[in-house]
Amino acid sequence: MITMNDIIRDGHPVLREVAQEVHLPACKEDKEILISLMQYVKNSQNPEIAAEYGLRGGIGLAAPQINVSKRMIAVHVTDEKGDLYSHALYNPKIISHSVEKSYLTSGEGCLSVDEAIEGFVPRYARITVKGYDIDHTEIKLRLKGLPAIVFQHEIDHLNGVMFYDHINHESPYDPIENAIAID
Ligand SMILES: Cc1nc(NNC(=O)[C@H](CC2CCCC2)CN(O)CO)c(F)c(N2CCN3CCOC[C@@H]3C2)n1
Ligand code: NI
Repeated sequence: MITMNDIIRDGHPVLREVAQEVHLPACKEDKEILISLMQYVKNSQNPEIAAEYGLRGGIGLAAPQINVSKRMIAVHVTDEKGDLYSHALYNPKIISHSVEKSYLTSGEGCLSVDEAIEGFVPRYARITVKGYDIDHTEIKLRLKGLPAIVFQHEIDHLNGVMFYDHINHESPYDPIENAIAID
């Protein structure tokens, strides 16, 4: 199982690489990596397991964060309506997005960044993501709210982008013009 020891931290060059497409059908090794990403996210949301293994809570995880520079992510998050979005995807891609932006009023963190970095992270308010699930079935997701934020954070990792790259450091808490604030 993945623990915090497997998660590389800011400054590791792999976090700044553009990850490679996964050739489908995926080999056994890539399939196991995709499964392990989802397992970490779910384990980290289980208080007993998280406490026992010292896991930082997560609602998403990207393969580069475990030093695998391949385009794989796992997301396991419940939105404000209580709908669960649980997807482990090969080669996820944002194929369209709103002009309108949104941001988490609490800012963002990252399992690969040990310190808190303050500030609003502007994201697209609505996105359409295309990717391939564990069975190589093409998945198309129309997302908004927290799920949309998480997928953008994870797909950024596949392109070597960290959440704090988006923060306006001159005025980190300036509400983002015409954006939707998500609590
Ligand atoms: C907002 C939040 N961020 C948590 N951590 N950070 C992460 O997930 C990073 C990715 C997220 C940071 C902002 C957007 C994406 C990991 N990232 O680095 C991967 O690239 C949480 F853990 C968390 N929740 C709320 C829901 N809760 C349900 C019960 O279990 C605990 C869980 C805690 N909400
Ligand atoms: Ni992250």
